[in-house]
Amino acid sequence: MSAVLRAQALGRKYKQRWALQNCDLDVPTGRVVGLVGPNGAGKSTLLNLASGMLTPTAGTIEVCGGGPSAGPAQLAKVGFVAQDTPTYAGLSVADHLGLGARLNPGWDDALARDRIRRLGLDPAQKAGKLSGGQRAQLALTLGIAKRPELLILDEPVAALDPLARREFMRDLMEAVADQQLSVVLSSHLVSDVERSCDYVIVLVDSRVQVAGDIDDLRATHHRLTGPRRDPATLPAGQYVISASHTDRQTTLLVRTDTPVHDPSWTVTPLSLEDIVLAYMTRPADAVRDSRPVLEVLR
Ligand SMILES: Nc1ncnc2c1ncn2[C@@H]1O[C@H](COP(=O)(O)OP(=O)(O)OP(=O)(O)O)[C@@H](O)[C@H]1O
Repeated sequence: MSAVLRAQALGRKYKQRWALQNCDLDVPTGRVVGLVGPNGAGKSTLLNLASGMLTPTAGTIEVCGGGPSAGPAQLAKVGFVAQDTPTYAGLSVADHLGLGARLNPGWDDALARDRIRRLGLDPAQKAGKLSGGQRAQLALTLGIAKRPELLILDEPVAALDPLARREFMRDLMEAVADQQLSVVLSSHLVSDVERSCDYVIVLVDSRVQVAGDIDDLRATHHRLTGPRRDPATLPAGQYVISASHTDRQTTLLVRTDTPVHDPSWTVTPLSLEDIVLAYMTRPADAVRDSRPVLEVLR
């Protein structure tokens, strides 16, 4: 797999506390990747390290083949839409485009102006007077018009209403289709990830719990329901992600590459949300011990 982002034993400490520790991660090139995980998992820290906004305390990170802050040529390869889509409140929309043009060697001014016109934004309007949705769209415009190889977005739609969120995601998908970008997008909205991304990474406590093509994840994870049974008696190749029992019944969420033929199980498909939640709620020792063996790749 060619990786647009690769982290090895990556860590970042604030004073005595690790925000991200011992993180190993590969993000495939040319995909739209959803990064999901609970609050405090280290997603923003990871994305800030990838964009060069933070420097590592330990380990290494490589983005588009170089160190994230290796110089202007490297910075030009990565677009970053940070959490809360920050803009300069006192600068107008047109000022932002002017700044983008000055700072980015690959700046596509026609694309930027066309997007602003299509969005109905007034170029003279100060960014501080835009709505949250408009500000997010301005930040996305700046990220796209720099024509990066990798666009990183940290919870870009968190503050938007459902309609603005849908418009933002639709615009992002259009840009992806036009420019053949690699994208990494962190979000708590698994439904948005399911609709917009083709690959997902679940990060818990700095560790990748599962990473893979969304269609493959759906094809290889199942809910098994049947008479009460010890999960340890499952055949080799069926990995239990979560288990629950009543007096008489057992419900398992399993990953397996082969069909389940045991007639005592009722096998039902899972949504991406079911799969993500199962990995997010695994016991702490399972999270710590997880290895890349959980990676699902075709
Ligand atoms: N500037 C900071 N100073 C101190 N600790 C921080 C700082 N930024 C993040 N942390 C801590 O690092 C850990 C990881 O935070 P991070 O923001 O990367 O998680 P996250 O997965 O993005 O969370 P969320 O989904 O809530 O945005 C948390 O425990 C957080 O409190």
